[in-house]
Parts: sequence; C-alpha cells; structure tokens
Amino acid sequence: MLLEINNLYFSYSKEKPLFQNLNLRFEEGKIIALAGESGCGKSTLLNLVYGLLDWESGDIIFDGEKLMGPKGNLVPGEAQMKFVAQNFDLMPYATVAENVGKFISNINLAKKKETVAELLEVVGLEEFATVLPKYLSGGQQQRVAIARALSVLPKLLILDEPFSNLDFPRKIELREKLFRYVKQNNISLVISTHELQDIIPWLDQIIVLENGKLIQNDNPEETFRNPYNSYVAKLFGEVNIFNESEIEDFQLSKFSYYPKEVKISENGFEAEVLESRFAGNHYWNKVKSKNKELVIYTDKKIENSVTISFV
Ligand SMILES: Nc1ncnc2c1ncn2[C@@H]1O[C@H](COP(=O)(O)OP(=O)(O)OP(=O)(O)O)[C@@H](O)[C@H]1O
Repeated sequence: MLLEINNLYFSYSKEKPLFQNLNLRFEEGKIIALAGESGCGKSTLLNLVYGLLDWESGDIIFDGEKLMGPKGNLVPGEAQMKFVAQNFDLMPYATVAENVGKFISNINLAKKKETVAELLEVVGLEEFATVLPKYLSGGQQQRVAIARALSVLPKLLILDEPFSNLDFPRKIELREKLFRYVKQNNISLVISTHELQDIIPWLDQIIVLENGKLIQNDNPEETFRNPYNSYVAKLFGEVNIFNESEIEDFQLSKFSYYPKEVKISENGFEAEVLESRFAGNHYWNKVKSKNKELVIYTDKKIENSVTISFV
C-alpha cells in the first residue's frame, strides 16, 4: 500500500472538526481522484498528506513509514512526493525551462536538456521554454509547476485542481499526455477535482468527500452507476434526481438518471416538451412528465409531446 490514512482527526477550529476518523487507502501506480464540492476538505487533506499541516490524531503512513507532518520535516513537504497546489511557487527570474529543470541534476547537462524538453512537451509548453513566468497565464504557470514536479519522478504526485485554469482543448490535451506520462513512469497520482466528467477514462479510483466525510470510494464505473447519493451523482454532471414518491410513480430502480439514461421510446410515460435546444453533440431538452421536470438528451430536436422510458 502506498498511502494509508488511519483514524485521522483534524480541525481548523475546536467547534467544527473537518476530519473525524478518516480512513483511506491508496494503492501504488494508480490515478486517483479526490472529488467533492468546494469546501469539502480536498485541499486540506492534500496538505495533510504532503506534510504542510499538523493533525490532531491518527496516522498517515506513506510507503510503510509513519509521517510526522511539519514537525518531522526541516524542509516543508515529504521527500518522494510532489505537490502542485493552487499557488504555483515558480522562480520569477528564471525561464520556464529553468523552472522545469530546477530539481534536475546538472551532472549531465545534455540529459537534463532532453528531460526538460520532454516535460515541456507533456504539458504543451514547448514554445515557452525561454519565457519568464510573469508573461504566462495562470493555467500556463500551473503547467510549468506540473512539469517541474514530474521532473523528479516522485513516487506520489499530488495535484490540486490541475485543470481548473485551463480551457477545454488545453484540458483535453494535458489530460491525455499527463496521465499517460504518469502511468508510463509508474508515478501514483492523486488529483483533486470538483467535477469528474472529463477525467473519468483515466481514473482507477474515485474518493468522494462531503463535509470532510468519506462517502464513496470505488472505481469510476461503480461510482457512476451506483452513486451513494445525489451529491455523488452530481459530480458527473447534469442529472435527474428523484425522491421516494417519484421513484414509485415512475417505477424506477434507482434515484438518479443521467440525461442519456432517459430515452424517447414507443412505450412509456407521456411527457410534454418544454424546451429543446441544440447543444453540440446532442439536443438538450426539458420535458415534463407526471409533474416532474426532467432533462433528457436526444439526437434530434423534439417538440409537443413524447413518450419516455428509463434505461
Ligand atoms: N486556513 C483555514 N482556516 C480555517 N478554515 C479553513 C482554512 N482552510 C480551509 N478552511 C475550511 O475548511 C473547509 C475545507 O476547505 P478546503 O480548502 O480543504 O476545501 P476544498 O474541498 O479543497 O475546497 P476548494 O475546492 O474550494 O479548494 C472549508 O470549510 C474551509 O472554509
């Protein structure tokens, strides 16, 4: 086991503890998402693991060794781990390439140059090698910090919301290159996020926190198909949530249906079409059936009334 968190107790204030008896396991070589809405404790947990915050009780065991937190380290942070937080801590008077090469030994300069070039390619910043960080956008600076963290091939890489400052095409590009790189180099990766949709294909495990509590810890397919509650279901994007009487009305087998899981069919429930809008890959529709408004996606525009069923 790469990382074990046992009975962890942590609070910022006495009245309201954030983590009480938190238990978690991270296997080696996996890509793990730490998910949950803003304020649920993701950044705090990452800071605790990396050794930037002291906890009250419990153990954090990394690669078989009990961690001591800030009091155990002269230099902040654990060796063998790298953490890219939401502030990137770049050297302002050094170029992008120098920043990326900061932790790489100068003994073999040709090899260093090659590694820096490879890492700049992974994060899509080849053209910015000679630029100073102040001329980069927030998202670009964050990618420099990610490349620098990768350069030491840490056992565990921790990324706090790495895609939050990126536009969609950049996110898609970085996602694929980064995840491929960490898998190829057997780096374990923990990445915090408040939405899972765009990274699901690459994840081995999803850990969901709600108000500091661990509420689900499964593989992506299980989490998607059987979310523990509506909070988990919503992390995957737009979703229709049903209360108990609605579940009975529609004779449903679960409480949440994604828009793609509600289909237009020959037999089923009558539904009035309230809106039908072009949304790129599909039409986004709002329909009403048995007094319940539902969002469904269809290939074609729909109007008037339709018959729907749940799959
Ligand atoms: N330095 C601090 N002092 C007191 N309370 C804090 C501090 N940092 C965070 N908190 C509180 O702890 C809780 C967890 O915050 P945290 O930043 O870990 O959440 P998060 O899930 O990472 O959120 P986000 O996605 O917005 O970064 C929140 O209620 C927050 O207000």
